[in-house]
Amino acid sequence: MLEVKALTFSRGSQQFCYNLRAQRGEVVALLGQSGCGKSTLLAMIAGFVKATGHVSWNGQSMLEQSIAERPVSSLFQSHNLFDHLSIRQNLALGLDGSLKLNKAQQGHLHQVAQQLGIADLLDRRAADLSGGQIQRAALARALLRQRPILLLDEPFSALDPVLRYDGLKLVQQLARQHQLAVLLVTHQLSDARAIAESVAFIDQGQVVQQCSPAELQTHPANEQVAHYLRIANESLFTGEDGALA
Ligand SMILES: Nc1ncnc2c1ncn2[C@@H]1O[C@H](COP(=O)(O)OP(=O)(O)OP(=O)(O)O)[C@@H](O)[C@H]1O
Repeated sequence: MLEVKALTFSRGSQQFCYNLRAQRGEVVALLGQSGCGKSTLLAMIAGFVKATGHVSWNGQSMLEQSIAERPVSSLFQSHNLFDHLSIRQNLALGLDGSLKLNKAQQGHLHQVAQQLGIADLLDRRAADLSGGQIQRAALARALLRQRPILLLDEPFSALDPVLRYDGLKLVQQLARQHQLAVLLVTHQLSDARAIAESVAFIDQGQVVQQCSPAELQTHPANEQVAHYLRIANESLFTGEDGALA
């Protein structure tokens, strides 16, 4: 289990202090208004910013571990694949910087590529793929690292609704199959409803509520959460006939 307790970081006058839990095999959606500190929480867990307090995986503290040592892999909206390299080379880079994979690594790469439906794209250049194919490749690269905590920061937000839904369902399937603890930053309440066992609502650098998506809906912790849900649910931007208001 990923356990975050009073994990604290200060930037200027802003303070971030988080409490959160994520079990193996479960997706936790991070919701909250823009600028509330969702990405900052991921950066603190990954070790990109230096925090104090407590963050552990299966009881072992990660705080003193370097970024490379932490049991974490991440995928952000900007996928950082190299355009001029093939997908195979991009994935191999996740395993070995020299691109020299042994037989077992090559087999593993192929197996993950097959599971994500990109096995027939391995010899194409990243520059020649569509957005959805690229995000699948980036997800494959993150999975190849075989880390039990997967941090996803709006990885599919630039995709069309069908591809986004497919990507999210794939994440849920992978979390269950590989017993990953997944933290998913999203601006869409519907994403949380579709795949998350648990939702952490963040406001001003704190998790103000962590519960099931259904409980968030029925028992919002405060007026801030209730207001966010009202807006997310009501689709304020459309008139009764579905046209833009
Ligand atoms: N590198 C940085 N330097 C200074 N301030 C930053 C930096 N990164 C983020 N912030 C500030 O920290 C706060 C939290 O930012 P963060 O990116 O974590 O929010 P978020 O909830 O992920 O936002 P969004 O939903 O818009 O992506 C914001 O006020 C932001 O302006």
